Amino acid sequence: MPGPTSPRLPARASRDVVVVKFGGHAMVDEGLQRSFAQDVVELRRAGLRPVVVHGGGPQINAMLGRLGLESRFEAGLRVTTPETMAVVRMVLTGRVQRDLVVHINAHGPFAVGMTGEDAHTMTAVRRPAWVDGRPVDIGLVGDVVDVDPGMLCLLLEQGHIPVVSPVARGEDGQVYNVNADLAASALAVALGADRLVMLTDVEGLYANWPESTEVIERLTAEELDELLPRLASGMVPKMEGCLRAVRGGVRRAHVLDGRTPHAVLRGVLDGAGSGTTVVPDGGGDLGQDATRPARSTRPSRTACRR
Ligand SMILES: Nc1ncnc2c1ncn2[C@@H]1O[C@H](COP(=O)(O)OP(=O)(O)O)[C@@H](O)[C@H]1O
Ligand SMILES: CC(=O)N[C@@H](CCC(=O)OP(=O)(O)O)C(=O)O
Repeated sequence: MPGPTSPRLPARASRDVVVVKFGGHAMVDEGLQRSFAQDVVELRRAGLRPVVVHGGGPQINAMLGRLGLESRFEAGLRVTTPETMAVVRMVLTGRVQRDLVVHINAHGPFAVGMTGEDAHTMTAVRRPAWVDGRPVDIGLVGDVVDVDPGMLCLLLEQGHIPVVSPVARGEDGQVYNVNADLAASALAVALGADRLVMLTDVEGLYANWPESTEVIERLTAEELDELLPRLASGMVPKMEGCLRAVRGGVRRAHVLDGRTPHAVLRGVLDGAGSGTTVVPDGGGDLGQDATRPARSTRPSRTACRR
């Protein structure tokens, strides 16, 4: 089911890397942004290496509205004209990313903002989309086909926290708008991350949304693959990202309620996060949880050196 994404697989897994996607809906509240920043710094203190990928859908919608431009989505993805792309890039990298960097750096000189364009970190091709079995043109929406994790590794090796905007270069010279969930997933696979954590504005994946809000707590990749065609709106790229991640070697993908303060810490360090967890077929390696607080020394088995 996953599309053409085939980021280079890491030679070895970075079992201390955690990719955290902070959704635009979860970050509308200033207090939540602050508690998110605190959590990310706490993960670093605990010996983990967080990489933040941020969204910004509502913030882009607001700016498009102010400029009198249309916001339209097909299959959960923004229809992106060249005019829209200029606004997407400006809002994501010029505002949302900057705000997060400031919040994280209130705790120390940790965060470095970048986009997928920098150092060819993410290369994308135009993503085809279908609605009701028919192809639709969604414009400059990209699907990540290659990740060069070199710059992320350099930053992680220096103890930094990369904050990545989901904008990618195309080999055709275009700049592509990548859904942030799919960008986070591609980076998690390329880095050989232990976990992918998606923070959103619901408690997790609801079994029968919008009729009920009963959360599906755990899904195998196979179960999710089967469910995916029946999902709607924002959950389509989110759950597709989770599926690609666990199929690409990430041990766990979590969808957590980002409206709850300190959702990241509770989910990753305490293991008390509720939400939805996607595991590889067969349940994955349950024996070792590498995202428990760090031992002082670790065997060198990472894609990025320590
Ligand atoms: N099965 C489902 N379970 C939960 N939420 C769903 C489901 N299907 C669609 N949604 C919608 O998906 C939204 C989350 O996706 P999205 O708006 O893209 O958030 P984010 O900005 O965090 O990426 C929810 O607010 C909800 O309206
Ligand atoms: C192609 C596409 O849809 N890109 C998204 C990128 C931002 C994003 O994904 O933000 P959230 O995580 O807040 O939804 C957009 O333009 O809204």
